[in-house]
Amino acid sequence: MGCSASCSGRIVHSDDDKIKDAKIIFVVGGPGSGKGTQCEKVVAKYGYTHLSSGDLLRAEVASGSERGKTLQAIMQKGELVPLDTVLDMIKDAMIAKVDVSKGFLIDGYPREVKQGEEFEKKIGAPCLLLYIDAKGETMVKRLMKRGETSGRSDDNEETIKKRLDLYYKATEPVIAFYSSRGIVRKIDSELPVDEVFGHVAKAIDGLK
Ligand SMILES: Nc1ccn([C@H]2C[C@H](O)[C@@H](COP(=O)(O)OP(=O)(O)OP(=O)(O)O)O2)c(=O)n1
Ligand SMILES: Nc1nc2c(ncn2[C@@H]2O[C@H](COP(=O)(O)OP(=O)(O)O)[C@@H](O)[C@H]2O)c(=O)[nH]1
Ligand SMILES: [Mg+2]
Repeated sequence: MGCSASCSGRIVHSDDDKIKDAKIIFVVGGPGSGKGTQCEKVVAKYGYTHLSSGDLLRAEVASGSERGKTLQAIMQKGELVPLDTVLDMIKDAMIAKVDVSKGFLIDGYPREVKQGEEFEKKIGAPCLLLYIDAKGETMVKRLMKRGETSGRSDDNEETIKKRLDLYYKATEPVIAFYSSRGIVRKIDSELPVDEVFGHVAKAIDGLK
């Protein structure tokens, strides 16, 4: 849908147009790489809206809905939920915030190249992909620690291993896909949190 003139003669932009024109940053990295930690700091400094696809799914599970029950079973196994489900949730959340948002951090998405392609068809193109990179053993260590307090049913050794395998198989190709467009900034997430953030901030400051 394009713009349409309202009765006052003002141009009215549809929700689709507004989110298409928003600043969109994808935050991609393995489970436990530190995506959520860095996104929180970006929100504090830049006022972007943080949308974690995993958090949106967990909110649906917490609601106790039938759909939530299906999602819970998939996430418990460390698998990916159907593409349309996540995409619709992200789109609704973006529309709800677009009028007050300086930009969007889409955390934990895309998980596979197809998710990225569909996002661009239904929503718009990212201007930056932050690739939060940590070693496999680091991610496992962080998640086992997080599991002591997170209450997340997927923060256990068996599911962590499956999430990591799926990350290497399905998500890493996403990085190659966007690298060819020149929008990927690789961030070394083995450093202390504040140093990692220094590099994240530099990448964001580089945006026009
Ligand atoms: N686009 C997405 C995002 C998430 N999920 C599912 C699979 C994940 O295992 C689960 C939890 O997502 P998170 O992003 O919260 O999980 P991660 O552990 O991979 O990321 P993190 O721990 O880094 O927040 O939700 C999915 O299928 N598709
Ligand atoms: N040492 C260290 N720990 C981190 C860093 N970033 C995140 N963590 C910890 O690693 C765990 C996973 O981080 P989180 O942000 O949830 O990662 P996500 O799974 O990628 O969203 C958390 O317990 C964090 O406290 C970092 O840069 N250094
Ligand atoms: Mg997270």
